[in-house]
Order: sequence, then structure tokens, then C-alpha cells
Amino acid sequence: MSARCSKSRLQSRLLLVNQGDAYFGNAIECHLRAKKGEGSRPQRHQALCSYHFCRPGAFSSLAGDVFVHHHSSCHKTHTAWSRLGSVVGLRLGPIPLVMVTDAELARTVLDEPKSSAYTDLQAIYSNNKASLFTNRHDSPSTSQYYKAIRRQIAPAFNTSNLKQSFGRLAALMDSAVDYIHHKGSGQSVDIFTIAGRVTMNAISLAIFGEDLKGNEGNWEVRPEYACIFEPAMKWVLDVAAVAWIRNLTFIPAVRQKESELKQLQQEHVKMLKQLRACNPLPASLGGHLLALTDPATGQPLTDGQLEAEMATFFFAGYDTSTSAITWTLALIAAHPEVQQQVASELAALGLLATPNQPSPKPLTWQALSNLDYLRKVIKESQRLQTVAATGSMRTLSKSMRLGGYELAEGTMVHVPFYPIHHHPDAWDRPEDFLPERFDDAGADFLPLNRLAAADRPDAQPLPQSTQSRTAEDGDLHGGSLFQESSNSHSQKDTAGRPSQVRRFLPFSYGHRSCVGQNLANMTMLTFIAAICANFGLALDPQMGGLEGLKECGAVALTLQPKSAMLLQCTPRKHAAAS
Ligand code: HEM
Repeated sequence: MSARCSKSRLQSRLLLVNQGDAYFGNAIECHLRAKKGEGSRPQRHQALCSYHFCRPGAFSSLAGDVFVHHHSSCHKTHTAWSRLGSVVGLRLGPIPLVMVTDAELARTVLDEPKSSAYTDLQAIYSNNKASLFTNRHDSPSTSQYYKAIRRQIAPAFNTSNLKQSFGRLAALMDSAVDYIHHKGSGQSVDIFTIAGRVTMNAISLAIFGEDLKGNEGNWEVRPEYACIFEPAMKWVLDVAAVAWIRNLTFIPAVRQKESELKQLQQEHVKMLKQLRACNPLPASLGGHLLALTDPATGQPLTDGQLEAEMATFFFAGYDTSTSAITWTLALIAAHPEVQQQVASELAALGLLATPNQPSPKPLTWQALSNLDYLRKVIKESQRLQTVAATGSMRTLSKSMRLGGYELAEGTMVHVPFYPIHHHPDAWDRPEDFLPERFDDAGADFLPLNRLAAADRPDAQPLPQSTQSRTAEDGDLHGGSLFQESSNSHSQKDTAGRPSQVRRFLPFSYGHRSCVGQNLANMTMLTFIAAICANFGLALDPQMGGLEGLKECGAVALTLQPKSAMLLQCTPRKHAAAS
């Protein structure tokens, strides 16, 4: 124990030097200091907690907080740490990392122009090929490339462009509904798998104008692409955590993983061929992809470049939308009073199936924008079960003072969204599922009386100037299907920052926020409305009720159910479903 401690002390001192006058100890160093009674009570508590999470300690000496940071329950650990302070210092191997879990400080960090968390993942996938995901702050050429691609691709997600594929999307949802009907009343279905197929087909529709993998047959069989995608992505995540494992090619399992990754790349090459062959409409995502030009040459992207961009959309869109749909439907099933309100809203629009009206009106684009309550339900699900739980990463382009700490230029700062969505300083009753909290048009933002909390010595109270918001970066994000766009800010304060602080960040914030959020919102709303219009939902007893639901999430890039999400679906046209 003592040898281990002295080693970790040395490492912590090195971090101390790296970080200028701020102190960032690793878990073991914190543990020692806490045991000696150093620091304030909350700091000691934090230290002991973090030590506990990092066991077994022998390995923690070398790896620092890697295990806890990459653990499938890391969202809960991050949340526990966030209660102890808004800035936490961690060490991933030799790399110091600062975690920020306060909405106001998060704004300062996310406004930083540099680098994003997913950079590494895409770089691993594509052997450092440039893409929308591989913007490197230290390379002007990739940064230039990134900006040009983002500008060119964003209009594909404008609502007016997405609207063109709505009819086919709605037909897709009808097929999924038919499948559940045919399965028979009272049977449980795995909504996680069905949502996966729906999402995959929705992205395919946006890119190719057709559902690539078909929508017939058994919707509870994982799409072929997902079976290739999932093991490959798991390997990418493992390599992101411990880069050198990729070199252990003498181990058969490593060779197997590398070949799975190659298979995924080949799949994307095949898709690219298909895209060229199907001659997509210019307004579609596929049309926009084929029209992309490289700012360095002014020429259309090469096949290699295009393949990396296309892969980005499946990477970014598949896992995320699948989990968000699954959590929302499960939470609706677990809250009968919410389900009742969703049903009433659908009934008022003539969209609800009943024994007297077994074939209700089809969902139209117009009706979609009238589903106010359902939109709030989706938002509240995204807050409670934040899919992008681990949030985003930035590398500081200049030194800055954050929460009382002086952070040097180049420091990596991690902003996990799950703790921000669960922080009692930001939300009333953060652990409860309360869609009506979004009744207030300003609910995406911190109430003014919660700004500049006492534990932020450098925080300046912001002017309480305005409640109005105007869309910013409109050409980069397009209009939003949700009234409060994730990218709309209030007017600026004297430092040029928006004077309201966003506390609701399912799609991140600022210039690197989710470019596909309108497609995600359209897919979620359409599918969830179709399911709720046709079925009364209940959690299968195997899920263990609401408590079981809260426990069944695991982070594997996104926060998703550990396995199947079983829901009992009672057809509304046959029986009185809730
Ligand atoms: C509910 C579903 C979704 C969620 C919760 C989600 C969340 C996010 C978040 C949090 C980021 C920012 C990452 C960062 O700051 O580092 C992001 C980026 C991105 N998302 Fe999404 N996303 C979803 C669906 C989609 C879809 C359907 C697509 C497209 C098909 C998409 C494409 C992208 C792309 C390309 C980026 C990178 C943008 C950039 O770096 O400029 N996402 N997403």
C-alpha cells in the first residue's frame, strides 16, 4: 500500500506542476489527504468516494481514474462527484482531465472553439481520415475541413428538407405498428430492438431515400447493419480507453476485433456504392453528401472522404436515437398518468385508435407540430435518461479561471450531461419524471435565481436583461421541430456571452451541437406517437417496475438499456387500454 501511495503522490505532484496553481489530485492522493483530515468536509467526502470507485487500487496507481471514467455506471459516479463540487480533477493514465458538472461553467467550456470528445473515436474508426468528427484543434487543415463540411451538410437537416421524407417515415412507423399488432394482444415486445430498426431505417431514408435494410419481417431481429456496427463500435471504445491494446495483434481476440472493424468499413463502402447508384434527391442527406466539396481542393469529396462522413451519420444517429426512443416509451409505460395525457392529446387530434375508431386519422406533418405534450414527455425523458450521458469534451484554447481554479491552455475539460440534468441546483425534484416542468417556455434555461451559486468564486451575476431568445447559427442548424432549439440563446451579456444559461443539453450546445437533432426529433415524435396512438403500454413484470427501469441503464458510448426493454402492448382498437 505504501509503495503504491508514494507513486501516486509523485504522479499527483506532476499533475500539480501541469496545472499551474490549481490542485488536481487523483483518487488515491485524495484518499490520503482525506484520511489525514486535509481539506474541507465535502472535499474529504469526495476524495473517499472517488477512491472507493477506483478500486482495485493497485491498478489505479498507474491508470488513475480510467476505470471509473469508462465504467458502464460512470453517469452515476459523475453525478455523485458533481454533488461535491462543480469542478473535479481526474487523471486518465498520465493525462489530467478536468470534469465540469455545473451548467454555468459548462457554458464557458462548451463555447470553447476547440476539439470534441468524439474526435478520437472517429479517428480510430477511420485510421485518422478527416471527417465531420475529426476536427483537431491543433491542425488548421482539419479544422478548416470540418467547418466547411458542417456548413454544407447542415441544410440537409432543415425541417423543410426533412419534411420531404416524412410520408415515407410515417409509412415505416405503420409497418412497425402492424408488426406489434400481429404479434398478438398482451404479448411483450422488445421495444429496444424495434426502435433500433426504426432508427436505422429512418437514417437510411434520410440518406438514400429508401429504407436500406427493408422493414418487412420480424422487427425484433436486430438489423444486419447493427450486428456489424455494435461489436465494431465496442472495439473502437476499448481502443479509445486503452490505445495500445490495438497493437496486441498476437492475441486472436484482438485480430478478431480488428477484422470486425474492417467489416464495418467495408459495409460503409458498399453503402456508398448504393448511394451513387440510387441518385438521391438534392434535398436529401444523401444528395447533400454527394455534393460535398473539399475546401482545400474545391473538388467533390473522394470516396474515402465520403465513406467517413457517411459512417459519421450512422455512428452519431443510430445508438442515440434508438436509446432515446426506448427510454421515452419505457417511461411512458411506467407512468400511467403521463400515458393518459399523451392519449388525450392524440385523441383530441383524432389520432387515437379506439374500439369505436379502430383506424384513426393518419399522422400528418401538421399534426406533428401540435403534439405539444408529447414533445415535453420526450424532453423530460431526454433529461432523466440522458442518452449522451458522458457529454462532450473540449481542449482549452487559452488559460481560464473556472470555478476558482486556474486551468492552463491545452487542458482537457469534460462536460458530462447526465449530472447537469440531475443537479439539484439546476432542477427541482431532479430524479422525478415530470414532463410539465417544460410547460414554461424558458425551462431549457437556468432560472435566473439559480445563477452564480456560492461555490463558484469567480462567477459574475449575469444581467437579468431578457427572457426572449433568437435563433443563432441558423444556417448551421436549421429551424427546430421543438420550439426551443438547442441552439437558441438569449441576448448577449457585456462579455458577449448569452445572458441565459442552458441547463437542458440533450444535443449539446454551441457550435458543435448535434447537427442531426431535427432528424432525431422527427423520428422520435413520429414513432412514439404511432405507438401511443395504437397501444396501451405497460412495463413487462420482468423489467422490475420503475425502480428496475432506473437501474437498467448502462453507458456504452450512450446511456442505453443493458438488454431488452420489454413492453406489453395492448391494442387500443380492441380493448380499453389506458
Ligand atoms: C436522440 C438522438 C440524438 C442525440 C441525443 C444526439 C446527441 C448529440 C450530441 C450530444 C452531440 C455533440 C457531441 C459533442 O458536443 O461532442 C452530437 C453531435 C452530432 N450528432 Fe447527434 N444526437 C442524436 C441524433 C443524431 C442523428 C439522427 C444524427 C444524424 C443522422 C446525428 C448526427 C450528429 C453529428 C454529425 C454530430 C457531430 C456534429 C459536429 O461535431 O459538428 N445525431 N449529437
